[in-house]
Amino acid sequence: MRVRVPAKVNLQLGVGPIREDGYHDLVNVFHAVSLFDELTAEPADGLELAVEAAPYSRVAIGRVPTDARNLAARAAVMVASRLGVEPRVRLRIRKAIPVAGGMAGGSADAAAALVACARLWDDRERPALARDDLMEMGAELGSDVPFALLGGTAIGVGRGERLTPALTRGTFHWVFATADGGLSTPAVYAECDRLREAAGEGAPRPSVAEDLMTALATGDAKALGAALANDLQPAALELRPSLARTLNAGRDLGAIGALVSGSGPTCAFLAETDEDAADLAAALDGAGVAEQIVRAQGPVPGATVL
Ligand SMILES: C[C@@](CO)(OP(=O)(O)O)[C@H](O)COP(=O)(O)OP(=O)(O)OC[C@H]1O[C@@H](n2ccc(N)nc2=O)[C@H](O)[C@@H]1O
Ligand SMILES: Nc1ncnc2c1ncn2[C@@H]1O[C@H](COP(=O)(O)OP(=O)(O)O)[C@@H](O)[C@H]1O
Repeated sequence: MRVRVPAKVNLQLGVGPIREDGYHDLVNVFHAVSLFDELTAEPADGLELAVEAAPYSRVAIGRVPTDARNLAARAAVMVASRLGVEPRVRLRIRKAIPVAGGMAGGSADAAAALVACARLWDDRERPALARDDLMEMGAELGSDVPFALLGGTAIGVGRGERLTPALTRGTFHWVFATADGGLSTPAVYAECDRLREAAGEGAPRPSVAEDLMTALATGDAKALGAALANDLQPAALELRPSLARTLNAGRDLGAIGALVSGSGPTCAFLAETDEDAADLAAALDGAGVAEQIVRAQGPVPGATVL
């Protein structure tokens, strides 16, 4: 069983008040892009897990846990327990999505493992697990996991796990600048709260940006670039000040939109055409402001069996 699963960039990340359970209420517009992890699952004597870097990628696989903490392993255990079988599976993850980069690589691997293990262990004639069951298990594993199953472009509310697909037209061309070392998602949310408190600002109730939705529906890349917004960006910049230089370099070199992806530290740049993206990627590479420059297009489908 081989499953391919995409990274995401957040086109709008509106962070609302902190809830009693410690999570923030969000308006999270997810967009899946063509930077993929691949997971294979095959029968084994017990639960085994191996992680390797995809060819040409510089992902820091040393920072990915290979024990029961790995989100893909947790997903496999969850599927097994739901089906009442033993989690006897060898999972191999080939990573291209940056680790702790704000592109939801761990969530992607969890989504891939849910799909692969359900296929491996479920009764082909009368499957016990429907798509909705996988979405529900995904939400339990992490706020971003349901989107990695769905893919495309979607609006997430609640913790980001309650999804509605968004209407889009055409293809958008992205350039991503990865950074050495990740940023911890809880630390970035905490810094966002701290900055708001220090400024004496309450948390706003986020709402979906209409200009963003129109840009997506009409396939207007320039308008999309202007509408990109991330409430976690000031916090990510506070924790990693060098990202300001990366963002400015991308803007100066012609990006029509620039923002930190989710909790960062990956920076995302939008270009108008594929050719513009190639030029921007080459120029950013030369500027030496990133660990690696990666091009990708969106939207693409979520976790897919190959
Ligand atoms: C910020 C975002 C944007 O899509 O992704 P990344 O940039 O990390 O990939 C997400 O909200 C991350 O989602 P995910 O990484 O699945 O988070 P979870 O495992 O559910 O939660 C990890 C921690 O993030 C914080 N968290 C997460 C989601 C949310 N709505 N409010 C929060 O405050 C909490 O501190 C929580 O304990
Ligand atoms: N399969 C996995 N791939 C990457 N990281 C994982 C995985 N499983 C658990 N983790 C842990 O989750 C943390 C966040 O990883 P990741 O999902 O890549 O980042 P982000 O939340 O910024 O998108 C990592 O630092 C790592 O400790």
